Amino acid sequence: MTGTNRLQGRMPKVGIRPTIDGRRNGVRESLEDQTMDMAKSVKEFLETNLRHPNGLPVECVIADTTIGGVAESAKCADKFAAEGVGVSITVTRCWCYGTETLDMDPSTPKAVWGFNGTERPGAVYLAAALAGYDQIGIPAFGIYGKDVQDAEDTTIPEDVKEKLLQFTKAGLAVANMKGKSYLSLGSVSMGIAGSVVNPAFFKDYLGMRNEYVDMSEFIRRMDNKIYDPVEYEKAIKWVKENCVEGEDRNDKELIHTREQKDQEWETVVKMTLIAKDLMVGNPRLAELGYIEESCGHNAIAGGFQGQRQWTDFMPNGDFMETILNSSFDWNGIREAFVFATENDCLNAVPMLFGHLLTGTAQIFSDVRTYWSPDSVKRVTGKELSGKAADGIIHLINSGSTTLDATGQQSRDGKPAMKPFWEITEEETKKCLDVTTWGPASLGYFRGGGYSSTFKTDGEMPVTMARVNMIKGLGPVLQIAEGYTIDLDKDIHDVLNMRTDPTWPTTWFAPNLTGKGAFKDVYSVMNNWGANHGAISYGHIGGDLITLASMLRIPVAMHNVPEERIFRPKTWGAFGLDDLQGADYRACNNFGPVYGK
Ligand SMILES: C[C@H](O)[C@@H](O)[C@@H](O)C(=O)CO
Ligand SMILES: [Mn+2]
Repeated sequence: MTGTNRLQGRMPKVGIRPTIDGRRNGVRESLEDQTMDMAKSVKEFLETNLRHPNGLPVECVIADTTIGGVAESAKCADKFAAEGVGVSITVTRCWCYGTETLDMDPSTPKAVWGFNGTERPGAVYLAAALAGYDQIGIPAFGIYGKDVQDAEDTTIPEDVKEKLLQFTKAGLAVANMKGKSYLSLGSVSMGIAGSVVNPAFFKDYLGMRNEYVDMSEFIRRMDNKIYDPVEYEKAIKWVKENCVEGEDRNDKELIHTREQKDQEWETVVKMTLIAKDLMVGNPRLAELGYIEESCGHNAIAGGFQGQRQWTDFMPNGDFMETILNSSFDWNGIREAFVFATENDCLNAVPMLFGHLLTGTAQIFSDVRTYWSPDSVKRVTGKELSGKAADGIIHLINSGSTTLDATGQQSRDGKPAMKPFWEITEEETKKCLDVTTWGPASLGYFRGGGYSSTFKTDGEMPVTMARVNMIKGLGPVLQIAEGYTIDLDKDIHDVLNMRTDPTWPTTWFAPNLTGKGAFKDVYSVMNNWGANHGAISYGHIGGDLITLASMLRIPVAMHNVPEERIFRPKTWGAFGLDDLQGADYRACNNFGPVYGK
């Protein structure tokens, strides 16, 4: 399955710059082919291994010539600008003239791969180039293979491949979010600080803009029928066939009539269509005479306030949020949207990071309860075991949990959440089959609505992340890698019944390191900086750290093993014995990429 770009703007490319020793009449000529071949092998490697989250292939462009000096550097910069290069990788297998061959564009993430050989000193150039970047304040990533390669060897060693991928994935995430919008549908939900949008953060750190639309726009579009009626009919039919209504747990005297409930289904489906149109536009609206509305807000991420002004009289946003965050709907399998409950934009941002890094759908949850082994024993009489033995964290929220989180997709025979192009129709069917749609608790949601009711199955490797804004410091990122937990049904049922059992539930056990915030599960919960977490499939903490360093967002807590930490070389100049302190100092020194 191939993808499409539903947002404005072309996809950023990766620019590859083969640099060379500029001395003609012997030295340069002897190196031309090998150096260009190195660039070609990087292009081939990245193009075969990476896709944009919208499914389109990642394209690499190589400078027209090898770069031996300033004139060729400038020509390459022109080519990259014309081609829309968003990430730059300089490769070399020999000595070249440091500052004369640097890529000077401060806004694109950059790396230098210096060949580890001894006939020609690629590593000497690597060190010289990085020292040059240090002096002008452009952080760059250094890639240097562990083992010596022979002069004629054109292969990319495994350790270099890993670094190329980690750097390029994060670099493309930076480039892909640049110029896009975060769309707030509504404003601040129930005083949640994360839904207070800080436009300076979005602009300075992410290069993004903020768009705001009042929730009354949903009413206008519903009343005036500003949505595609053909898609609506298709959607409501699909919902009737695929979304099974769950048990109504409300008090008898409160329960909505069948007529009201049917009306709520119609409303939540319309809300989904409208939110999608608001985010990315819809050419069908122009055909219907709504040209302005057809444009959308170019939103790569969005959020819905919901509580309380909307939910006090209208169906809640849960159905809309879940469907948007899933990798499929009535139109089939497609890229998941990034859409936050309670308009918590500081949770939408780590969801966006996870989505851009992996191409997968993201989970949005309240980080609700730490269940110690003793508490579980007390209320259920049972012992937690396996990965849950040290305690678990209950992730649960009405709303934004993607249906992909049911754990019904698989990779190598194990439960997984995959990029949409790997998902089969059969897997989407399974995700829907294990989900019911419970009528909302009317005490909280007076206007009704439906929450996706499921329990995340399977022990899936996942990473929970969160951005917090600290006055005087700025944004910080928290990361916890761990596993989803398949709790025994008898334990799950007891714990889940203590909350709202109509909400999607994920049991999470973070990986412990025995130190700091990862001393035990309690400390992870106790150190989490806000009420929400964004959960991505896979252990992607290393990629998140690389991305955060590109954006100059310090990482306040993480449990990522040191060998997966890859930051610009210059971070080491801020202290090699205390990596976390160095990260704060470096981020503060360089400041946000798009200016303060
Ligand atoms: C229904 C409640 O208002 C919940 O939505 C609330 O606990 C939250 O999710 C807060 O983040
Ligand atoms: Mn919440």
